[in-house]
Order: sequence, then structure tokens, then C-alpha cells
Amino acid sequence: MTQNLAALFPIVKAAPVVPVLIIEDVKTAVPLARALVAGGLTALEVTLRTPAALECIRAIKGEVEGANVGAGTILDEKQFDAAVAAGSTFLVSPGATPRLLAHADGSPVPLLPGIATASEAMALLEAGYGAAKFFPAEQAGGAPYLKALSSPIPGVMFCPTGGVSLKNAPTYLALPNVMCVGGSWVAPAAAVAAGDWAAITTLAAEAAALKAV
Ligand SMILES: O=C[C@H](O)COP(=O)(O)O
Ligand SMILES: CC(=O)C(=O)O
Repeated sequence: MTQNLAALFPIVKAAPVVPVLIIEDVKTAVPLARALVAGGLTALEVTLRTPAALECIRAIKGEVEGANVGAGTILDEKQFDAAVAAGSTFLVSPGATPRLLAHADGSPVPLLPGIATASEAMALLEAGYGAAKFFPAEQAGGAPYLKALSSPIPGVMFCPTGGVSLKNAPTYLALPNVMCVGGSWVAPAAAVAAGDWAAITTLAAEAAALKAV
């Protein structure tokens, strides 16, 4: 098996933060994506946690220049195929099952599977993977835990997600095994509901300017 890192790395490394989006109303998808791209965040993970998600991916793909729209919360093969058909340029899952990895094999659209332990990292390496989501990052042990994995297992690059914020992101970004972080803080539900796209662009710009410490 192999993971299409040549496709994945340019997308997720384009900015330090990958917004994790839970979009309820398809009408907000395009202005939300435009606001995030205007702030400098281009890899957008639309989670398949709402009935509108696939339509949101299609809309962003068709209408938002500069966005690389991906799908998150991919739990099975059916969701994988539906997200690819909707135009996703990357796929993210909270875990990594043998069935999902086998299904992703050979897909030109790269999968970023989620893991949180050394054994899972070793299993991914055996499966030909070199990049993973560290999920749920803060709850699983945070940056000190991920740092502890970097020396024995340097071959897996991570996107920590779950409890990551503007405040703690720099500590993750400083780790040698971190390529970006993911988080929902750049798209607060209240700002989306209010259509406050300027506020979201400001949050995105702050996130895009993050540096490792
Ligand atoms: O389900 C969690 C998402 O992956 C993002 O987590 P977050 O809301 O803590 O940023
Ligand atoms: C949480 C996560 O990894 C996802 O929704 O894809």
C-alpha cells in the first residue's frame, strides 16, 4: 500500500492550520470558504457530520478559487467514495481501520488517517503511510506526548487535531514530526450563523501567521 504524499503534502503544508468545518447550512459554505482563503488558509476540511456536507464540498470546489477542499470524518468506504465523487482533494478520518486503508490504496485522492499511539504509527508505516492526523490531540496527551513519538518513530508526520487553539498551536508546530495542525476555532459557529465573514478572515489570518515556538 502507499499513501499519495506527493498530493497530500502540498495541500496540508500550504498553511500552518487546516480548518475543521462542521457546516449545517449549505448557503454558508461558499462565503465561509472564501473568508478562510482570504485569511490565508487554503486546505479546508469539511467534516461529513452534517447532511449538507457533500453539497458543501461540491459548492466550495466549484466556486471558491484558491481553496483545496477536503472531506473529514470519513468512517467507511461508502463515505470515502462519496467524498471523492463530490470533488474532495484530500480525505481525513478520525481513525485508521485496515478496511479503510485497503480501500484508499491506489486512490489519487490522499487519505490522512487518524491515530494516537506508537503501535498505530508503526502499523501505518507497515501499510506504507507517512502522514497521519494525531487525534484527539490534547485529550491523547498533547504536544509532550507527540514529541515523545518523534524520536523513535520519525517516519510519520502528523497533523494534530482536537483541542488545538491559537495559543497551543505553536508548541505543536515546533515539533519535528508536525506538518500542520487542525482545528475548528477559526470558524466559530456563532460567527458563521451571523455571517460575520470579516471576523472569520481575521481568525484565519491570525492562524495563517502562526509560527513554531
Ligand atoms: O472533532 C474535533 C475536530 O477534529 C476538531 O476539534 P476542535 O473542535 O477541538 O478543534
Ligand atoms: C475528527 C476527525 O478526525 C475527523 O472528523 O475527520
